[in-house]
Amino acid sequence: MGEHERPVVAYLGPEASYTHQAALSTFPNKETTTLSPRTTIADVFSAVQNRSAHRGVVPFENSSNGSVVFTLDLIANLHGMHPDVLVCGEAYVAVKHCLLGHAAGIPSTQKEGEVRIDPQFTNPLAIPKSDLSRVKKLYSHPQAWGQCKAFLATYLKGVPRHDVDSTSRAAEIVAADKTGESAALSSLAAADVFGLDVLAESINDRKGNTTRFLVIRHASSPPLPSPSLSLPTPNPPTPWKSLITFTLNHTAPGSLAQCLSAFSSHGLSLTSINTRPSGVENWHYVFFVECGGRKEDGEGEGDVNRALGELGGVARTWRWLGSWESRL
Ligand SMILES: O=C(O)C(=O)Cc1ccccc1
Repeated sequence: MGEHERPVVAYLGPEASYTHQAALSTFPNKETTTLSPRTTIADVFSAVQNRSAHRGVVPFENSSNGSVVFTLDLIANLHGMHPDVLVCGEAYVAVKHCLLGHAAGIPSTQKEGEVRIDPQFTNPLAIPKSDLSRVKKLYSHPQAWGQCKAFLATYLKGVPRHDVDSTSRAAEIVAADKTGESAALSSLAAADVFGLDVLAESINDRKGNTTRFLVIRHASSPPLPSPSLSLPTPNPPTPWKSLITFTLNHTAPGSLAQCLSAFSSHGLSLTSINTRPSGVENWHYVFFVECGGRKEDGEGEGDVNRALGELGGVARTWRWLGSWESRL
């Protein structure tokens, strides 16, 4: 990127994805930033790794459905393609999924209380606005199915589901299928952008359904962008978070407990812990830990550096993957 070019922020597109909403809320200034859609989460990581983008925005975890495993694997660099990508921010977006498609012009005759609810699930919060009997194919990002279980089990039981790269890509595919047999789990914004009808609104199981997104940078790019590029720092300043991965010495009893106590012995509280298969040996894992606090620049400075020093003595391998201001 040339010195005077506008910084590019790559996000999981196309336009009207939830990740686009997260990118817009983090980088609201159109004059100073160019938002650039990418096809897959891996493409966003590659754009940051090869420095064709200054920042990237990717989905990380959902309040009702848990982690986005694609992102965990990429951030841990399990495939060796993104060794220099670090986290430098987060954003939370309220996710209200809609069923988008081509309305047949027949209003739904279904009334609340009339449908047979699958006893395995809670009652769906939404009822369809249109007749869904001609929907034969569903498209969405794999994260979305698990957030809309009750609606799907009640109104679209057995309809085949197709995983695609994002919820807005799902809307784009459905817009191209003029038979009217396809529908997408996607956002209200995507209905507008792709000219689709809203067949049902707010079909997620839980009212407060929220997704957390990460902002990523190249290790050589300064962690704090110029103030014109993103949101101003709140006053008083918010707390920081750090992300660390580590692997264990499997033969040493108590190895995991020792790794975790590296954080508590320096007064750092852990806010989340995740694991993914290491990809090296069966039943060996990469642990992802988020703790409060910020890694200071000087080695040995601050609690996070001191905890990492102790972790280095007990873990098989470890990596610090970034510190950023909490947006919670
Ligand atoms: O950003 C999107 O649209 C995605 O496809 C990822 C996603 C999926 C489900 C909820 C939030 C984000």
